[in-house]
Amino acid sequence: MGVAMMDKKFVSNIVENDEYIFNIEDFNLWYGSNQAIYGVNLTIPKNKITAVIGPSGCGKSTLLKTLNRMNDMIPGVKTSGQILYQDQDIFRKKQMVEELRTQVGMVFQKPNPFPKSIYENIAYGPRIHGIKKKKILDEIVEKSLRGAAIWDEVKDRLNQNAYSLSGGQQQRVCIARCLAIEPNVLLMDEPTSALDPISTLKIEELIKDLKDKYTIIIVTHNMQQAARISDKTAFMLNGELVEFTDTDTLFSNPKDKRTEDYITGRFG
Ligand SMILES: Nc1ncnc2c1ncn2[C@@H]1O[C@H](COP(=O)(O)OP(=O)(O)OP(=O)(O)O)[C@@H](O)[C@H]1O
Repeated sequence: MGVAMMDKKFVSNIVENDEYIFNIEDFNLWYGSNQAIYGVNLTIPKNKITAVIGPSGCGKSTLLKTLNRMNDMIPGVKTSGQILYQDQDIFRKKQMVEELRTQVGMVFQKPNPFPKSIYENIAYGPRIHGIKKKKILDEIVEKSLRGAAIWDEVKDRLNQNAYSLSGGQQQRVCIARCLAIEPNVLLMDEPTSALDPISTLKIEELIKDLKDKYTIIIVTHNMQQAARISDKTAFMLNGELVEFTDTDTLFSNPKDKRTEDYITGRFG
């Protein structure tokens, strides 16, 4: 079902005049008997940065991880509703999860490079996808590291273990690792929360540069970060999506009292 056919009740969270990549329709998720997501309707615009904010435990990470099916595989997890990725149901049986994960990459809170060389971290994914020629792998490694704005810092030490890098550098290597398999979407779960302010700024600059080529969805505790880098912001509370709109509007003129209370620091 495309946007045009969607029920009117979804309209407030539909991104007008933008191309979209995900449509989330009346989505609910339970961990066992505990419901974590309630009736979320949201469209994620293509080639934009969408931030998801909200207090601890409101379901931000759950929603994010659902988008490349990292949650519904957990025993006891149940979902209802629909999530369309490029108009295809991500839960449809024949949809291979691996295929979805190739197109929708994920960067985690703590940098998690493999205990391998910097080169191998990047070449690993393409190799799994059948690329064997050294020349092509070399090109992918360079392009991905350049894309993640870390090439100049590591080009002379590609054979060193990725653990020898700083946290901020490791995170950029993890972003490069995602880029190497040429995804369309990057999901980022608090990608800077383990980093110092300078590394954080570098990653923020990088994220802004990446949106020309990728759709980025970032979960962040940091409202200033959402305001600095995102085009759209979604505010969640107790598993519900309270408000979703242009970032400037959400922070300057929120419609919902709960959003206003949160962004002015009254709770959370
Ligand atoms: N694997 C899991 N098993 C059971 N319950 C879970 C699991 N992961 C999350 N939850 C529960 O789901 C709810 C939402 O958690 P989630 O991690 O999505 O929130 P969050 O907004 O990302 O929080 P934070 O900002 O603290 O990371 C919480 O009540 C949490 O306890």
